Amino acid sequence: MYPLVVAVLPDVPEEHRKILISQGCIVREIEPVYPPENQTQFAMAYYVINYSKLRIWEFVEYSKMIYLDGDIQVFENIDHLFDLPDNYFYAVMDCFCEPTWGHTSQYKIGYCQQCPDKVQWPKDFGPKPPLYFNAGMFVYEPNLATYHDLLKTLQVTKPTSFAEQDFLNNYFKDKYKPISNVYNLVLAMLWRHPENVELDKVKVVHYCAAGSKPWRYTGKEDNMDREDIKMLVKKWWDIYEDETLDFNHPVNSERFKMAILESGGEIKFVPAPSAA
Ligand SMILES: O=c1ccn([C@@H]2O[C@H](COP(=O)(O)OP(=O)(O)O)[C@@H](O)[C@H]2O)c(=O)[nH]1
Ligand SMILES: OC[C@H]1O[C@H](O[C@@H]2[C@@H](O)[C@H](O)[C@@H](O)[C@H](O)[C@@H]2O)[C@H](O)[C@@H](O)[C@H]1O
Ligand SMILES: [Mn+2]
Repeated sequence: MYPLVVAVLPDVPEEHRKILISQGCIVREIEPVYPPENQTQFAMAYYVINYSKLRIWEFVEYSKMIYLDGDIQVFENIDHLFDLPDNYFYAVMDCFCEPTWGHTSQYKIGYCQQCPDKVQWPKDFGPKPPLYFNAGMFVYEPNLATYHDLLKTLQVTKPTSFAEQDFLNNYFKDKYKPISNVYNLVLAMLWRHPENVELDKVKVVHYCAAGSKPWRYTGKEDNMDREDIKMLVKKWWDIYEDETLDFNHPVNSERFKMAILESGGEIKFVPAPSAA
């Protein structure tokens, strides 16, 4: 049994924090992290706030964590990822085919790591880009030395269009190990690389495609009228509205007690006072 730690920026209202705590979450306030002064046009203007994700390396009361974006829903148990060997950075490979990648040479020549043989990487373009992960979900090990080095390195790194995702890809390029996309289905894969997706095996869905955020879904944006998108948005709402999944629902106190007994009476985490 693992805790759900929710990192909140200062703008998250007290009311929302109370709901998270009532659902059994451990709420940790983090301060924003900003990149050095820059003229970068981020793929999305708000990406500048996403560097704040780096604060989670400071959560050293946990030896290994699975990071999940707030627009990710876990539909099946993924606890086994905690048993992956230490000292690597595990994440799912991204796709370069969405217009958000329009500024990159990959996009311009139609190259994508999801189908590396479709368009050859031109020799005169230099080395093929290293495998690139989506930073919406990853398995990592909090560590203070890494944390301080990340912040120090950030201050001397020119920001680029995918903000902290580009930064993390560069920082962990020698430790990155791709894992199956069942652990982070980037929705664009459904129309860009359907041959790489087995939807009935997907455990984690990442609602990152434009217009796919379930809480503000209208169905109007490109691809949002697809049957699989409508099914996944409904799946999100079904979980959100299922009261039997509420932490304090009677059926769950039984489940929680059983889980503790099954794990030999010990819970695999002891929330220490905030390390911050
Ligand atoms: O104002 C914000 C914007 C983003 N985020 C966090 O940063 C993550 C990455 O942003 P987003 O998921 O919107 O990026 P996408 O995956 O859609 O590109 C979000 O999931 C949130 O967890 C946040 O805490 N506050
Ligand atoms: O700040 C950069 C963000 O970059 C990533 O989102 C992108 C990426 O997946 C593109 O490939 C998609 O085309 C795009 O839709 C999507 O928003 C991460 O999901 C997010 O956590 C965050 O790191
Ligand atoms: Mn996201």
